[in-house]
Amino acid sequence: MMARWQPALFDAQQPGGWAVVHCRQFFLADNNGVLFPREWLKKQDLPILAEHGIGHFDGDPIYLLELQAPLELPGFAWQSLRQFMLQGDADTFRLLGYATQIGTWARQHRFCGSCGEPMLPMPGERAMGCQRCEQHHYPRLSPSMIALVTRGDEILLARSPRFVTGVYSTLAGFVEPGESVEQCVAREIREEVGVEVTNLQYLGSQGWPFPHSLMLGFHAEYAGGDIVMQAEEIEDAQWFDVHRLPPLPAPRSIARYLIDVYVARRLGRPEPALPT
Ligand SMILES: NC(=O)C1=CN([C@@H]2O[C@H](COP(=O)(O)OP(=O)(O)OC[C@H]3O[C@@H](n4cnc5c(N)ncnc54)[C@H](O)[C@@H]3O)[C@@H](O)[C@H]2O)C=CC1
Ligand SMILES: [Mg+2]
Ligand SMILES: [Zn+2]
Repeated sequence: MMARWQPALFDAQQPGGWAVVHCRQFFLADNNGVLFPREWLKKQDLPILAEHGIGHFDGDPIYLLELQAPLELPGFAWQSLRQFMLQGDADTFRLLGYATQIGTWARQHRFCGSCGEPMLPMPGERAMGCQRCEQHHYPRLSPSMIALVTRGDEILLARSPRFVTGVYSTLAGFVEPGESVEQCVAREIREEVGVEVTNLQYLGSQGWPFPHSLMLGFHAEYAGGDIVMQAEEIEDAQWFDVHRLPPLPAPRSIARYLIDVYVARRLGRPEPALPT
């Protein structure tokens, strides 16, 4: 079955179509959802910073209006992307995940970082270009590793102070310049919980629009060391028995997938599908 949401590049000079309105990971919404007739929106005197053609939903062209500030409009509310991740349908979340990344990039690339000149969208590709120094700036992606560390029937989960109360998750962190993803896995796990790992197995990836991560998911086996938590980043870390797990991350996250795959393997149950 063809996905309802298909990213595409088209010129924002064309009239018509539908639009989502974004500001700092929030979307304008009413009882019918987040898509509004674009020409109607453009009559509402919104503080528009940037406008991009971003793709098709059920075949209709979709544009993104990036706002300077989340203007209050009677009868409308601002809903967070996180809310759509937790409760929305998969196609809408994919559309909004893409829109938020393009919107954030568009907001942060209005001027050239080298010379300060205003930049313009490049024809034919998703890039902002500087006329003076001919630099092209593409949407930013941050490769990040995420790994489930296991020891027989036990799995190592941790809490960041940013998590919802009670929830424990797998360890994650951003790849640094010059390192491989495998080196990043070993370094992040060592930094966050003081543990050494071995036998890395790559399980899959996930684009994660909070704000622009590309998650690379691994299973890793425990090789040594006692848990020593990193101050500030890790509030608690424990070995949990697969039969007695704490509250876990959202079903749509690759963190949850990594846990569910291992638990399924240990308990001889069918493995879940990678969330897309
Ligand atoms: N989809 C999923 O299942 C999960 C996704 N994640 C994502 O993984 C990413 C990394 O996880 P964290 O534990 O927060 O990272 P982390 O362990 O590297 O620490 C976060 C710190 O890294 C620094 N930082 C922020 N952005 C950065 C960047 N682009 N490059 C390098 N350093 C940066 C900041 O100081 C920040 O406080 C986050 O985007 C998070 O949303 C995390 C857990 C689950
Ligand atoms: Mg981390
Ligand atoms: Zn420039």
